Amino acid sequence: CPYATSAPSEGEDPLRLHARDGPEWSPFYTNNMTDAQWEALRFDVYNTIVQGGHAPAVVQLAWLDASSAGGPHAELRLGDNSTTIQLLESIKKKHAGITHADLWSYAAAVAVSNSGGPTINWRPGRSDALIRTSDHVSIQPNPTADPASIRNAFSSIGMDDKETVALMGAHCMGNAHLNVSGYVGSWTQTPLFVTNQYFTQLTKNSTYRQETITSLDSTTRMQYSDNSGRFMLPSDMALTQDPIYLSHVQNYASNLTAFLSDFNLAFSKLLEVGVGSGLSNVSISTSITDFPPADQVQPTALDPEMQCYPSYESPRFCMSAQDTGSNLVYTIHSAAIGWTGFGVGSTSMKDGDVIAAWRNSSGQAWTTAFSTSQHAIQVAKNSAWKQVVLMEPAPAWSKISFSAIHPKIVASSGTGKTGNDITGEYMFAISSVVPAGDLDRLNGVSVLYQHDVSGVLGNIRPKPFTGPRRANASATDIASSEAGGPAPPSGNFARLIGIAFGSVALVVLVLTGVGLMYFRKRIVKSDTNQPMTEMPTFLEPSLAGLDENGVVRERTSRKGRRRALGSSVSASSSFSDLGMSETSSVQLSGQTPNMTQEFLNMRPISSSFLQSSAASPSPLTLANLNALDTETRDSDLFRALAIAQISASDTYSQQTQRTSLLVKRKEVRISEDVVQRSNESLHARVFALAATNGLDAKEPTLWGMEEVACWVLKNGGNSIRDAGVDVVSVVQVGRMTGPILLASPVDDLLELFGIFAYGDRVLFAEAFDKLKK
Ligand code: HEM
Repeated sequence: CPYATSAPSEGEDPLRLHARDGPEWSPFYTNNMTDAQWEALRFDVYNTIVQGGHAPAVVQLAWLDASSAGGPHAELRLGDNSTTIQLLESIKKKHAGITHADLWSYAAAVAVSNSGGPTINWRPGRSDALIRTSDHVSIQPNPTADPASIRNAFSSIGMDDKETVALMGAHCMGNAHLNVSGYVGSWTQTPLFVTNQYFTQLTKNSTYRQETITSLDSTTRMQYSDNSGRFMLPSDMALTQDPIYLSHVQNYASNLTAFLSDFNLAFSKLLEVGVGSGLSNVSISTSITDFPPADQVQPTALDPEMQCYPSYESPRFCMSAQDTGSNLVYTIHSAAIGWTGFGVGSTSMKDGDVIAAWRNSSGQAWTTAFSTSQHAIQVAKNSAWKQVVLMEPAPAWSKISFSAIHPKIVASSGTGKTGNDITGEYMFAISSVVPAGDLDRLNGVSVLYQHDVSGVLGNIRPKPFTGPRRANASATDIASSEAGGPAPPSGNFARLIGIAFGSVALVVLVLTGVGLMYFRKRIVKSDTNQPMTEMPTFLEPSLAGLDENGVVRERTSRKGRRRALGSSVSASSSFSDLGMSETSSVQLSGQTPNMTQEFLNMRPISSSFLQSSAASPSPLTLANLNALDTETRDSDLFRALAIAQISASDTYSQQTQRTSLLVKRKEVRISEDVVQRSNESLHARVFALAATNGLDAKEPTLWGMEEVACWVLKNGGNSIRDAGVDVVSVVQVGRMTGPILLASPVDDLLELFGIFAYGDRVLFAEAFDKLKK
């Protein structure tokens, strides 16, 4: 390798040198990735795989890959297109520097490490199989295997009895599916977590009975099931039929720490079967412990009305409440890892409705309404809390994140604050320890007491929910929120290309970012019980904060602007305002079959939506929208729309780079024709202005941002508008490239582009820094 800076070590593949030392990307081995790149990858895996509930599937895939002859080389991707593989491929697209084989293995390690499991020792260096051969078959024994066959199989990949039992403990995660293996059920009650429940269940093997399962192809299988719906394969039960296996099972059942530690050793060994000698010596972190500190957390990016409690910085806790008329909707984010609970009521938490809710690191939430004599009583049984799995993935810093709906009720008796009276104090408690036990109702109560932090939140009044919320914000509301509002961000932009220009551009940046946030939240916060009265608009919010002359409406403070922007967004938010007919929207499947499908595969989606967007292109009309059930309408539909929009308007590479980000946050981009039309008129205006100002008659539509900036400076205006260019033109013509970008504070850009996931922020900041240099 011409790039090699040192000789290959003995037996080392020279191709690896290219990945290590070459200036260009190498497809053969995982490249020398920077810490920031690893961090970004880790967060992407976390967000997509762990938060998406795919950890078990990824762990199983890594097992099947590593236990096939030749070791982990991701050969299953050749010819197999499971959802899990597709998800990993979508991550791979964003992180070209890693091989498929390393990614699969790393994703499994990250999944385990961030689902309550041990931190897995992991290092890169696996190469990708280029062809799939028939001997690439896992040594996984038959599910009916006896102890001897299991021993035989595992020893063929170098695993001793202890390692075998530890590895089998992976069945604490996941499910068997009728349509996959013909078995059905989950081994434990928390299938998204690494626990030792698999072993505690095995020690209760006498409580299991044999059950015959008829699979989809009408063949039958025997499995073991217990009374609470947990199951075991015959090969799992075999671990209790061999004295050596059984001793390890018993040890792990009573000693979680021993299991976690042995699982790390066995699993990291598994991930290196057959490839160990060629691996890098650099060990890469798999655990997400480096959540950004509280001061980097931008709660306003989640919801401007969310109140955060900095005195509880670690873990931080933010909450907002909305009154929809018939329901109270609470949304909570916290950086806690384990669980969080909150209650509503008086300071002593008496006679209040209480919800304990817990969002695990795998994207699932449990909520538990309960009653205790001491802390919270009188659960309104007939008007139960409804848990809402958060529609948008939680922001990266937020390990726990959920919305919960409480139907409004009239307080029947007692002293508590219930029903419509819930405007008082909110108790919360957080534990950074993931509860080990079952998370059913009763046990949920018991863990509530084991908390790290607890306290009383101030008086959070549920804000009225009025559809596009801020449209109706009263003047007093705005004034009071401004009083304590955060200071506008500072920037060095002004220093670089002129104070006046800078300040206006900053306004644009902030407004655009805020607009995006608003826009996103508006969709996210749609009242799930109300019929939708308008189509989602694809209006770029930066345009909407301006009046017909391109003047920013209110600028008293950042928050004030945000609200002003909100009003104008809603004022111009219908399709007809944009000159588009209601039916001229998106042809979902026609344009983006793969991406839409990939997306749809990622989340359960209602059959009505699937039908409405089935194979043939069907325009999404207002009528279609309203025909959808609320859950779909408010979640996946929008993301699907976003995908379709992105696909329609972006180039392929933009698409792949941006899809995950945009889709995650359901940002719906302005549709192509709107951009086109506004560009045309703006360009014409700029061109005319250029001509009257004696500027070189280069077609302004071809101007880079630099030229716009030079022109503004040359014309000596005190602000862009003085120079005759409105801010819309600047944004539209320049699309925020060139010097404006470089001169802008990175935080503003992150906000502008709506980059909130921590990993993405780090990666962006690094790239930006490089670009500047
Ligand atoms: C005797 C050895 C093993 C047998 C017979 C076996 C068999 C199975 C079967 C039949 C399923 C259900 C598949 C489905 O219907 O979707 C399954 C799932 C799973 N297996 Fe194993 N397995 C074995 C060992 C392992 C090992 C060593 C690991 C990891 C280290 C593992 C990880 C998993 C996981 C995580 C799932 C759940 C997948 C999901 O939820 O989609 N298995 N296994």
